[in-house]
Amino acid sequence: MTTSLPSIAIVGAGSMGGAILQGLLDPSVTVTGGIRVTNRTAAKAAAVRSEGVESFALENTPDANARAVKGAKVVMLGVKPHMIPDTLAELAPFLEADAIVVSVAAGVTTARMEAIVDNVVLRAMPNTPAIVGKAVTGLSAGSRATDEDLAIGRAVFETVGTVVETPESQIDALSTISGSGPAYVFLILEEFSRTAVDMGFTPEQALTLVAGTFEGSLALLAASDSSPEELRKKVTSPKGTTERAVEQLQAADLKSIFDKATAAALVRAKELAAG
Ligand SMILES: NC(=O)C1=CN([C@@H]2O[C@H](COP(=O)(O)OP(=O)(O)OC[C@H]3O[C@@H](n4cnc5c(N)ncnc54)[C@H](O)[C@@H]3O)[C@@H](O)[C@H]2O)C=CC1
Ligand SMILES: O=C(O)[C@@H]1CCC=N1
Repeated sequence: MTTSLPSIAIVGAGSMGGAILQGLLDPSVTVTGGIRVTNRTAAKAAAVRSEGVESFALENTPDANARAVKGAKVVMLGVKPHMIPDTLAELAPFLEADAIVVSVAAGVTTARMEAIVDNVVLRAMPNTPAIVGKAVTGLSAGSRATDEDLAIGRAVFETVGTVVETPESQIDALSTISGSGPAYVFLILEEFSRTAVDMGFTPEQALTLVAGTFEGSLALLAASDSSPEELRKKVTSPKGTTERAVEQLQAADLKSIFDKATAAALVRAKELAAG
């Protein structure tokens, strides 16, 4: 499948903006009018510079952001949440009237951004598997966005994976699941590997056992018609060894741990929204 996108600027091409940039550079994607990205330092600008990407650093080019957004139809904001209002205010005089502003910042609402610029605003919440084209991205429309605007936003994030459109009232919740989710997964991999090391495996063997088991289990889920619960039961032989382990895990009430973790992330999103 090929994707055609209009000119794009990424203001703040760090971990997340840089990951989306990788998607835009896929051979299946054509960006008409070019890609321009900005960063604070020359080192970061150099790290994301490649054929087809104009990469500016604020430390060398103080008007980098203004130059990047000129002529851009999509302006992605990849700076930290607390920087969104000031960055957007700085960009406002230079944005094309028909530019779609897409923020990936946690917490910051479209209403807050619409108060600063007259443009269409979208909010997106991708996750770091974007780097390997396997992101899950939540996408919400601001009050001015048309279906066509949303479709452009969707096409941008589909270059790095799957897009789930959601009302903005749900995007902070989505962030606590899939935005932050890779961190939960990696934490589980870390702790589970430590257990394997304590049982006598080398760290390399432990990671092979643990990561391989996650990868294989997810592939099995994707290939089967069964639910995670059904697949779990197929491993759990009655009166077998797994049954004993699962009893321990269930006693730890994993659901309540995930409830608490996501609730804490949601509180933080509201704090970020308040500025
Ligand atoms: N890291 C993640 O897993 C996710 C992050 N996000 C959001 O992405 C945003 C960025 O987070 P990261 O990529 O992790 O941070 P980061 O620190 O890697 O990237 C931020 C980039 O902004 C650049 N920058 C700073 N000030 C600037 C300015 N005035 N103009 C232009 N560029 C400037 C920096 O050079 C840096 O490369 C945040 O708002 C965060 O909420 C969203 C989803 C997931
Ligand atoms: O931790 C954060 O604030 C960002 C949003 C979701 C993942 N990283």
